[in-house]
Amino acid sequence: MKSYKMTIAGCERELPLCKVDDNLTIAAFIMFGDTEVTVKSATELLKKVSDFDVILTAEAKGIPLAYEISRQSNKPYVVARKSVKLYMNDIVSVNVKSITTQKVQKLYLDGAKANMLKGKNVLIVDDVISTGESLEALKALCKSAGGHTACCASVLAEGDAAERDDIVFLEKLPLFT
Ligand SMILES: O=P(O)(O)OC[C@H]1O[C@H](OP(=O)(O)OP(=O)(O)O)[C@H](O)[C@@H]1O
Ligand SMILES: Nc1ncnc2[nH]cnc12
Repeated sequence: MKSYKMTIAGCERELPLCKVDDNLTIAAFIMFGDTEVTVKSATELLKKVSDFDVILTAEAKGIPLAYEISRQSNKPYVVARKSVKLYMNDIVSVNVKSITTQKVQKLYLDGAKANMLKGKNVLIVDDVISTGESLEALKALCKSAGGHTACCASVLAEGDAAERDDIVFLEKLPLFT
């Protein structure tokens, strides 16, 4: 399998190339199981982000990063879910479609979790920002919950996202056409 070699938070990694459609291939960045990259990325991102009270991410691949940023900063984190669980009440929701997702999905926050964002400065984190759709959904969710987006951060900024100046990230990741 072809791959793309890069350094992430000081760690050399080979990202497998993965076809999205006939015109687009991505280098898949899967941080699950990579504790070294997760811990070092959290440390590096914390040096770059502005002040915040609480961390917000989306299920699934953003979760280890949010956990580790929470552990290192001693601030709480909230996970927006992609399905409703029976233990969730007073749900806040928004639509989302990412570069890797075939159909439109939803993000859901339980009312108690939404309350953790209310009136707070929120750091939104994800492993990758590409089209920015997932980030927009998280921002909308944060707003619906009464939070203020203080800063948006990701380990990698893919494609056009690498030119954005409203996000904090560690490395650029190209798209392959
Ligand atoms: O900027 P975008 O185009 O929205 O792409 C970025 C999003 O895509 C990935 O999640 P994915 O939708 O693959 O879901 P997963 O984390 O559940 O695997 C990634 O973790 C980001 O959340
Ligand atoms: N390169 C990538 N790897 C994994 N998930 C992604 N979501 C968007 N771009 C991605």
